[in-house]
Formats: sequence, structure tokens, C-alpha cells
Amino acid sequence: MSSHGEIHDDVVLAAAEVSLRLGATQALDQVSVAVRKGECVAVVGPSGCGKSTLLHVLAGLLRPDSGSVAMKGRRIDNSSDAERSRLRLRHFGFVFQFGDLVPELSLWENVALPLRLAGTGYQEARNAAYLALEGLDIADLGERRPGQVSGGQLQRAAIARATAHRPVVVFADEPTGALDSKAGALVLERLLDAAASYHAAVVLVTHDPAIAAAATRVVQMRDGGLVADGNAVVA
Ligand SMILES: Nc1ncnc2c1ncn2[C@@H]1O[C@H](COP(=O)(O)OP(=O)(O)OP(=O)(O)O)[C@@H](O)[C@H]1O
Repeated sequence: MSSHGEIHDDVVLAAAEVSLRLGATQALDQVSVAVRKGECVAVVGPSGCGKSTLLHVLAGLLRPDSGSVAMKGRRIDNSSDAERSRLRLRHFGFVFQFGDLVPELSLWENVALPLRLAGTGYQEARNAAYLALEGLDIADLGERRPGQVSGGQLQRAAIARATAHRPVVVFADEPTGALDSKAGALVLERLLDAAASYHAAVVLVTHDPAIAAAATRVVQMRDGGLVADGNAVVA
């Protein structure tokens, strides 16, 4: 039995005392954090404090040097690269600042891509993609390529792609960074709505206090460690 066995059922993702050295930097130092179903955890702190590294470790993109990461009580940090890729495709969604949609594919094909890679059939993936685009009010742009839509529409397509397969956790690293604050708040609202519609948890890295205020919980980092973990003041 892992050390996560006793954790409450609502915990979908838990890091226990994770440490990771990157080059000469102790990027993570004994960090423990649990993410519960349906909550939005904002990870904040000064540049270089380890926010993105924590997100990457929680998402199974990086392996910690020590400590453990578990999804729904099952260790993921010590599984093979192939297993972690499969897990990410099926159970996690990602939204990054500089959107990484494939330029040669239409928006709906981009949204369907994680589903197709996870083995979903063409028609089912297409339907799920259009449903997600519909939810973000851009179904009419489904046939366009990323180069043929605005920045805000691109962000919405990225949210559709991150949520169409109904992941357990959506990871967002500065998802609103390239937008002005009004557009940024709207994008975040859409992300939280999309996640809330099926109780997905959101782990959000941001340097923007206004964005963090929309989260249900704020985790503050400094020098690779957590310095605060508590409820956000909801504006
Ligand atoms: N591949 C790497 N090799 C060496 N050091 C790294 C590497 N990646 C990150 N670091 C260092 O690890 C620390 C944590 O980086 P990380 O990107 O997690 O910080 P962050 O809080 O997300 O920063 P920012 O807000 O500026 O994006 C930083 O000091 C960074 O310079």
C-alpha cells in the first residue's frame, strides 16, 4: 500500500514530499500538495520559484528525484514513460500560454487530436470536438486553421482541446499570459466553466493576483517550497 492509501476519495492528485534538482537549482524542495475533485488550485510565487516545475511533476511530464505523485491513489511518478504518456492523454488536459495547436490542422482536428491519440474513433472524436467547441462558442470556426482566428479564439480552442476528453485534471501554465487582463479574465472564466461542467480539477500557474483570485485555493511558492496553502479570497 502506498503512503497515499489513507487519503480521502475526493483527492484526485497528490504530491508527497517531492524534490527535484534541475542543474544547480533545487527547483522543488519537499513539496506536498493535494488537489481535490472540482477545485481550482492557483500556484503563485515569484519568477523562478518552481511553479512550472511543480506543474510538470504533478502532470507526470517530469519525474521527481524523491517523493511521490499519485492520481486517485495510484502512483504515477514511478511508471514508465509510455504509461505516463497514456495517462496524460486520457486523464489530463493542458493549456499553455503560447497555445501549441498544430498549425496544419483545423481547430476541430486539433481538439480531436488527444482523443484520436488515445484511441477514440474518428466520428466519436469529431463529435466530442464539436461539442467542446460549441461550449466555447466557436463551433462555427471548427474548419479554420489556428492561423485564421484571433488570439482569444485560439485560447478558446486550446481550452476546448484541453477539456474535450473530460480529463480528471486540467493543467494551465499562464493560460492568460498573452492576453490583456479583461480578455484574460474571460478566458479563465471559460476554462473554469468547462472544467466545472464535469467536476474536473484545475491546476493553474499564474503570476497575476487577479487571475489567482478566481481560484478556489491559492498555493504560494518560494525557492522551490510551499510557503502558504489556503483558500483564495474570492473577489
Ligand atoms: N532545464 C533546467 N535546467 C536548469 N535549471 C532549470 C531548468 N528549468 C528550470 N530551471 C530552474 O529551476 C527554477 C524553477 O523554474 P520554474 O520554471 O519552475 O519557475 P517558475 O516559478 O515557473 O518561473 P516563471 O514564473 O519565471 O515562469 C528556476 O530557478 C529555473 O531557472
